[in-house]
Amino acid sequence: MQQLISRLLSPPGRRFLYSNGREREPEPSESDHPLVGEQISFTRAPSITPREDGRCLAVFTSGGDAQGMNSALRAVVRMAIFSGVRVFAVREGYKGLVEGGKHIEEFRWASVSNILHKGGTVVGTARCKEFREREGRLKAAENLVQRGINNLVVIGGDGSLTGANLFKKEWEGLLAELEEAGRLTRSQVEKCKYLNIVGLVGSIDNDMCGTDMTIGTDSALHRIIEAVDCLTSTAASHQRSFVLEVMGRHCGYLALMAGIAGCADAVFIPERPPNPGWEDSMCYQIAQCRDAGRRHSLVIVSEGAVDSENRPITSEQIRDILQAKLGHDTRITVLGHVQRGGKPSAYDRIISARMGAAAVITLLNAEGEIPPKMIGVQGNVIMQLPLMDCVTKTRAIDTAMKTCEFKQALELRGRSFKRNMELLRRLESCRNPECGSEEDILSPTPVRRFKFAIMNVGAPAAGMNSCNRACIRLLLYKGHTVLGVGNGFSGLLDDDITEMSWDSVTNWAAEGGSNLGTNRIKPTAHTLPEIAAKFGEHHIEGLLIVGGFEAYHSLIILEENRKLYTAFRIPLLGVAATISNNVPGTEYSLGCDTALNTIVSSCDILRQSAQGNRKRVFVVETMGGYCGYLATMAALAGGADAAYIFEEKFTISDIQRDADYLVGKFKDGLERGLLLRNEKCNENFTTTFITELLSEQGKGVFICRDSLLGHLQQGDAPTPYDRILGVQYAAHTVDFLQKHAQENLNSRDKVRAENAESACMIGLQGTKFQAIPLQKLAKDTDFEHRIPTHQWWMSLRPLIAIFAKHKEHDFRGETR
Ligand SMILES: Nc1ncnc2c1ncn2[C@@H]1O[C@H](COP(=O)(O)OP(=O)(O)OP(=O)(O)O)[C@@H](O)[C@H]1O
Ligand SMILES: O=P(O)(O)OC[C@H]1O[C@](O)(CO)[C@@H](O)[C@@H]1O
Ligand SMILES: [Mg+2]
Repeated sequence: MQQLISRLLSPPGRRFLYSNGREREPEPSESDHPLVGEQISFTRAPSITPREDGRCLAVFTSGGDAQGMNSALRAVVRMAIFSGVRVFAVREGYKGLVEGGKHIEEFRWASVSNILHKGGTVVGTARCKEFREREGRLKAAENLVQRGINNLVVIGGDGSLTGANLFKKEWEGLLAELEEAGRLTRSQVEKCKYLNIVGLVGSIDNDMCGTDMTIGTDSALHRIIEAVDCLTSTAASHQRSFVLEVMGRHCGYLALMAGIAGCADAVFIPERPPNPGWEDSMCYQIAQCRDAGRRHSLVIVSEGAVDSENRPITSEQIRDILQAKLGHDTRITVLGHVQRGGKPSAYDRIISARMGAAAVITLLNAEGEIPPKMIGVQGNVIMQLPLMDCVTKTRAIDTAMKTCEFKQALELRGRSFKRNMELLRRLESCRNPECGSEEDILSPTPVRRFKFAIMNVGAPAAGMNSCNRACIRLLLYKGHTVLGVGNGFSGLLDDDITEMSWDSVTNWAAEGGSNLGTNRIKPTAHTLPEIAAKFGEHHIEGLLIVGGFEAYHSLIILEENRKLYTAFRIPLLGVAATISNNVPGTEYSLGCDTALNTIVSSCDILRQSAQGNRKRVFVVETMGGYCGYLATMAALAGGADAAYIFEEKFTISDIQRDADYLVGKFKDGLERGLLLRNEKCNENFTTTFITELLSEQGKGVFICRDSLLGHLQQGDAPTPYDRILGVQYAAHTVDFLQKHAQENLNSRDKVRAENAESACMIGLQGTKFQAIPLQKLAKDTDFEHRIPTHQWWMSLRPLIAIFAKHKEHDFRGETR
């Protein structure tokens, strides 16, 4: 046990670990929030001693509910039990703490079974007046100490975390008072003489400083974008305008991101009050889009939106303006609590699980009393931060907004918020060039105009269209010509080439797959001369390929042949778009979030089918080629018992052991099992083989069935994340293509790019988008298996086993 925990938990300290345990220097903080934090990693690192000192902890949810709270609760409970710590769940938030009794219940492993996929919080939440009073907190302290609890995990918003902080501050005084009144004994007080607290931010608003995302935000965005898609079709049918009001309290994050993902014509958020006269500019912008052929208009307004004098901007006001000034038939949709409902998205389940585990790690690592901590996520990294610094900074934003210091408020929201706002502004200002004046089009970047080509290569992936669309429009806006190449390299050779116009990509963002057309064909020695000739014939001065591993590999081939063909001496750029997430240079490729959500929804359906005492184990085969990303993440988000992947060796005895363990679990009352198997994890241990083996081993105990999700995994409409990522990639792509075309103009005004920096993939690493030279990426690529040699998500794998209650010997973890 000790060895295993050591492997999983790293101690506090500014340690930055790669997933293989290699230590690296902390990078100069690109963190959005300059709050000093410590990384919590689940990698091999020297660490804590498992606690067998009678330490108990309690966990509860408080404030407004948020999707993903159940996943956090499950993670806290299971990580605690796994680590030998008793864990209590408090029902109804602070109300339960104050009332005690049956509200505080010791939880077992099974207490959090079958909750991962549920919205809201199964232990209830409340806003509790009594806890705001000292008397209430006195009762709460009494209830905790009587049960020997002095470690708290609070899952809630800023209010809940502030309350927890105050509780901690008062703890000593409260205990002294309780002892004096004879309500607690000396030894009880002695055992719980300090209170350690860790907060997880559960709120759809994403309004807390210190973390890039709060639990529930991604799911709320799913609800909003589902609504946008629904409104779009009815609005376009009637040529109507819609005002969509979204939640977020005083934070504009939901409206901002929904605006980018949902291609809104205008967005109003609290942090960016529009300039006086905004009514006319909004109408102008909307009218231009209508003139360009758009059949509907969409304005997204945050519930907290204000004008420059801090007066609310309401949905009704916007509707009336659109009706009066433009004569539009305009309707309002207020989404309200729908946004807080429904199933948690895959991202919310995973992030909550990681945060929940990190909260327990933080409490177990504590030697004595520690200052209150908050667990946040920055980029892909789980961080432990000083709780009150985060709360104080968050409160400072409210103050700044109250006093109309909007610039300051925006500054405090952090870099990524600001970057997304700049992106929105860029999209908003990018009007249809056919409508805008010449000056409008060219003023932002006075570069020579170029002719760029864009194509998709590889299998279709959600988000490709969003990226293609944004890229085409941003390039057109800058005055460039864009050639859309249909069906990849074969289309190029067949002259399937169209000059793209503004309205040729209308409504693309909401569509999955590739509207340009895509296939896996790469350039070969045979086709290279023809490809070069086509580049020359069409005067292509820069190429963007949006696609999977084949896209990456094709670009490498083109770059390698720059020596032979001048036509390839142009900026060559790739954007990773594949459900497999196996392209080097980026942590997330377009499409993998949509695929993951599709797989996880399928797992939820299978779970339901196994319900009702049907005693089923499902073996679900996922795509991904040799890359185990989808299987691993789906196992985490779907609550699977194991995930077989290529990157982590496994043998027949591992499968055998999983079978035995499942038999044991079913005998203990489990009703269903779930195993994920990546399609190429092992050529002999096929899905059928594993299913049959389990069927044999489980005879009389459970029935085993396989489920091959196949191409369903390519998903339907892209998730908000894939749409947004597509636009973010596009913005960086446009900058790259322009820059490298311009920089590599020779004296005869010809683009002649020959340096390694002009042939790149754009990748997302942490919170940063970077163009990484293909030559550099090639060194870290396993070309045989078409995967990067380092994959960040591998370090999350032990969590699957922990949450699935494997015994210690069941942990594999030997990587290839
Ligand atoms: N200053 C405080 N002192 C003591 N308790 C507090 C304080 N602020 C909040 N709480 C407790 O936390 C509960 C939840 O707080 P609040 O209603 O502000 O929601 P929240 O946690 O900020 O979540 P959200 O804003 O996302 O709904 C309150 O009802 C109260 O019991
Ligand atoms: O659920 P209630 O109490 O109506 O609160 C609604 C508020 O809670 C949130 O949903 C979460 O903080 C806000 O977006 C919204 O303003
Ligand atoms: Mg709050």
